[in-house]
Amino acid sequence: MRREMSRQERLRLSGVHKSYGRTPVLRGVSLSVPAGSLVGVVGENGAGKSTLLRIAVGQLAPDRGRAERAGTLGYCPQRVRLDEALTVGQHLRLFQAAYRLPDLGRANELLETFRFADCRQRRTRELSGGTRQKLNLTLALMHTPDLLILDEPHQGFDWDAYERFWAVMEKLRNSGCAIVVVSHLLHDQDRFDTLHHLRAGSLHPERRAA
Ligand SMILES: Nc1ncnc2c1ncn2[C@@H]1O[C@H](COP(=O)(O)OP(=O)(O)OP(=O)(O)O)[C@@H](O)[C@H]1O
Repeated sequence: MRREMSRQERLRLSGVHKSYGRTPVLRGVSLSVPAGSLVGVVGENGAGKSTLLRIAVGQLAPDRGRAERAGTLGYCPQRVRLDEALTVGQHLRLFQAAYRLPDLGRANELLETFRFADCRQRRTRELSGGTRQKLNLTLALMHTPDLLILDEPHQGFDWDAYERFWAVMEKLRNSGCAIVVVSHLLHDQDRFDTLHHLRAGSLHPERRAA
């Protein structure tokens, strides 16, 4: 019998399978992410990390198994999907409407934190790779979601932006947000409460919180 999600859980993956054509990528992945936790997923190129996250956010359907979520969702995909013709400010207003936010208070705070408030009037096609990624991240965070799913969220960041990113993550986790981060960086691994390695289509716990 299927167990209901507990009140603490924000994400639960149960026995998730996914193949592309005849090639199996995920072979029974299960993961539970409670509120107030910071979970890392690592794995080699092509291991299926992005596939797993796309199933977790509901963008892709699993062949078998379930993905359940609770609360509001923020998702930062691996490839930045911005409208090249719009400015940073226009993106913020578009997402403000989509999220039905009364104001841009939190978004403005994030622009200051990631030090790109001076780019507000610039069109996205003129932005550097790191700044585009800061906008991508801001769009995922500006509604203060209950569950945050991030696919290599700090690609292109300089060291200062990288440190600021982790400070924001810690603050969010401490305020009850459930966070899943896919990362390639070895030195990220101590930042997580729990770390999972995606290998041969399933998740292997590497470390548990003390
Ligand atoms: N839409 C698709 N159609 C067919 N095959 C796909 C599709 N998307 C991904 N794949 C394949 O599935 C496998 C897993 O891809 P995925 O992008 O999930 O891996 P990843 O672990 O995120 O890789 P990376 O670390 O390089 O970002 C790869 O072999 C990839 O080529």
